Amino acid sequence: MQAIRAENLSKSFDGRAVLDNVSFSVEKGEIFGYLGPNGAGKTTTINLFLGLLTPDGGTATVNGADLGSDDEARRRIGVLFENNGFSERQSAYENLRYFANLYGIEDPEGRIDKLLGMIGMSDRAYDPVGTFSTGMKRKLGIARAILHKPEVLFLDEPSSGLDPDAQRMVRDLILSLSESDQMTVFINSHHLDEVQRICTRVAILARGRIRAEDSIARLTASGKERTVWIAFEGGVVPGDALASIRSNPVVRRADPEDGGVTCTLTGEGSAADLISALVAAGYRIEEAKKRSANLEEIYLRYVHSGEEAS
Ligand SMILES: Nc1ncnc2c1ncn2[C@@H]1O[C@H](COP(=O)(O)OP(=O)(O)OP(=O)(O)O)[C@@H](O)[C@H]1O
Repeated sequence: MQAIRAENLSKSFDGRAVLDNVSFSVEKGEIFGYLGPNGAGKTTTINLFLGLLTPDGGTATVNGADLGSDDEARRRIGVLFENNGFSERQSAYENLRYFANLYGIEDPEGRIDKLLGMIGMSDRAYDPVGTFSTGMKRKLGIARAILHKPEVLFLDEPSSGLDPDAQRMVRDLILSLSESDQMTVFINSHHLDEVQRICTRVAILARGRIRAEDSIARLTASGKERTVWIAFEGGVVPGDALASIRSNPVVRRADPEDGGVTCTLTGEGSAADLISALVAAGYRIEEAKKRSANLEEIYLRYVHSGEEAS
């Protein structure tokens, strides 16, 4: 069953098209990553789903409903924006209590205690939010977003500004929500590493259009033809080999990795072309293996080349 669906969604600001016939869908229970460069229109898309903006064309529905006009459907979703809207003077508990009252939650004390325990903040329950770190506020923001047990959760940049420990905690929290409550999670993010770890599927938005929409496994496998790892004799990369690889026209990017060099190819030449050129230049190659691309390589390819996939 589809939990989230955009169909031919278009939106312009001041005559400038931000979204141009954007279509994608998210199945119930999926953790979906919505990727794109700064200003691509990711937050605009969330605002259209939430009914905070009106589309110029097309539809944006959640559980089949238009949240702009369906209050009941709106109660079944949760949202985390970068700015959480907490009162800094009030405690974590008081803030959550305020939102629990707003939602008319049964047994608010029990629910708040449970959530504070889940985010590891029971011991700070009565401290003012103004004394919390960015990571603590973010976790509290997620607690607020799931207070009323929503079916669908929208997270706008859940990890921005967080240190690696806090990022991990947020990631684990999202995974546990998806596993235990079958929550559908829609994540806007620039953290491709994080997206690769937790999302089942992604869409890549660039220049107003969806450039790719697929499972991460399929997208990265599709990059296999274009990524090759090359190791040199003795397991050491000769001093000038990296520069030589990078200057080869079939190579878009080359980085040292695992004692060799991982090369992403442009698509206008093959791994065999690159290896032949290196051998001709006198380098002694011990091993060469095709590799699945990582999400960052795939992302950069679609964002920069405008290639389509679905
Ligand atoms: N209310 C608005 N009025 C005018 N322009 C807007 C409005 N909201 C967004 N925009 C413009 O639409 C474009 C997309 O903005 P949006 O915030 O959706 O991008 P984003 O993909 O979320 O970017 P980022 O990754 O930087 O957060 C930007 O050029 C932005 O300036």
